[in-house]
Amino acid sequence: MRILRLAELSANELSALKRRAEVDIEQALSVAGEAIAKIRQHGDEGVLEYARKFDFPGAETGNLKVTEAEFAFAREAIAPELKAAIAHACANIREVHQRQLPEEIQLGEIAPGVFAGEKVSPIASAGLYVPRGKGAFPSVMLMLAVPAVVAGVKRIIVCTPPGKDGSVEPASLVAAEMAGVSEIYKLGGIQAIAAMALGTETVPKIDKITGPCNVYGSAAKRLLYGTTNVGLPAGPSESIILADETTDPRLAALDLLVEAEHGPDSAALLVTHSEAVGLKAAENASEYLKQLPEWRRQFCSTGLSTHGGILLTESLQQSIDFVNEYAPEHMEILTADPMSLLGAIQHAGEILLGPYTPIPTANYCIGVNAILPTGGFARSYSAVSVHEFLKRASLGYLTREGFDRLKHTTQTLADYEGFPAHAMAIRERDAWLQTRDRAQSK
Ligand SMILES: NC(=O)c1ccc[n+]([C@@H]2O[C@H](COP(=O)([O-])OP(=O)(O)OC[C@H]3O[C@@H](n4cnc5c(N)ncnc54)[C@H](O)[C@@H]3O)[C@@H](O)[C@H]2O)c1
Ligand SMILES: N[C@H](CO)Cc1c[nH]c[nH+]1
Ligand SMILES: [Zn+2]
Repeated sequence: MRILRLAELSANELSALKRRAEVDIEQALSVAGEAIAKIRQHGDEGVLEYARKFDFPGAETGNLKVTEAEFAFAREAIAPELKAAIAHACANIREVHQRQLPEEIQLGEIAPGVFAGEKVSPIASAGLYVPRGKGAFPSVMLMLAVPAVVAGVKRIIVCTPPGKDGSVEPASLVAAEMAGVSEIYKLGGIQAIAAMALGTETVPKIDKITGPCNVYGSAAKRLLYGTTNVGLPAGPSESIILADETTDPRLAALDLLVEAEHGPDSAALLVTHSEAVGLKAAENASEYLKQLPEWRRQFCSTGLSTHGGILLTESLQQSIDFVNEYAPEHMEILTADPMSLLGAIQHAGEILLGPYTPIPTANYCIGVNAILPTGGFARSYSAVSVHEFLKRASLGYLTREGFDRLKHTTQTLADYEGFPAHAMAIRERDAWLQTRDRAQSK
């Protein structure tokens, strides 16, 4: 467990800390570029080559799509308690995202005769990427499928990596069905992203792909930016636990390990100006680590000694300033009065308040979305929500009074910018209206 003192970090050390995992996307870009070129040229055959190589040796065009029999098997394969948990989480996620829905039409009079607003509509098709490499993610299935369905997207497909035998994780299938999504393809990584972005004989070309993925999927998204909308940058998991001298170090230690266990590239930090709490939490974390299985303990130990750890600051304000610079994917406020700090937190994908709101409750079932921007992108991207699957058209309406009110300004700006047809559309229309008025007044 690294213990860092913010005041003692060099500029390079600080920027390395904020850069998180050196996501070696460069290495992945070459394999992604090759795969995308093949899939662009050969469609399904290109997809199958990479699907067989990296996931499912028996992949064929005929078995890429999950069948009704596989859904039926999944329903029976999972324990009633797990099914009930997925249903409970799904209900809360649906409730939260339904509350996010905006009015379809908003039009207001901003000046006499001048009406302005917007028209909200769902995107036509969405491709949801549900990862499977280092974990099973029925929760991610819910976090992507529920808002897409609530938004009213007509065509929703899912790509998720299968096992070597071509099977798809059953709880994720049950979650998809509960969310209202049934078109699921057994594809992961680059081949999944490329198939959805480009379209093949089997996989439809999709208007927007969204969902967290590893460095390979991320490389494909980067190369296919512009071919389709590749959604928010959701990469390796990361978190900041913000503590003060009142924080129970055991809770801080427990919650520090949560996101650390996702992978060796996860970044989990405890940020506090209380050296006593920080050092005690480090001790507690070492004890709690012993309760994890070896592979998850390894993930935590690697991440907490390279990208994460305990960061000691000199004041609560300095801790808050660091949070805003770092812009974590997840953050917990475990200080004496979390609500009082809410206004000060400007950049985070998710803000959880107090000792009864540990990150896993939001990962799974508070109902807020857990697919969040990583890598500092919480400075400019939002958590997934119903808005991820909606778009807004500007809406304008002028009465004759409104036209008369705006015609001079419109023409002046068109003339200045050198757009004569823009100006002519106003000038000639105005002459036509004046002529019509005179004719009608006789
Ligand atoms: N930001 C979020 O909201 C969020 C949510 C959940 C998970 N995550 C993160 O998403 C990531 C998911 O990554 P993952 O690996 O578990 O699953 P993944 O599905 O992204 O990656 C597995 C795929 O990688 C491909 N692959 C593996 N090795 C390859 C190679 N050598 N060359 C080319 N392709 C290869 C395979 O096709 C496989 O299907 C994790 O880092 C996790 O922490 C983030
Ligand atoms: N913490 C992950 C996002 O970084 C979400 C998740 C799903 N399951 C467990 N955790
Ligand atoms: Zn998590």
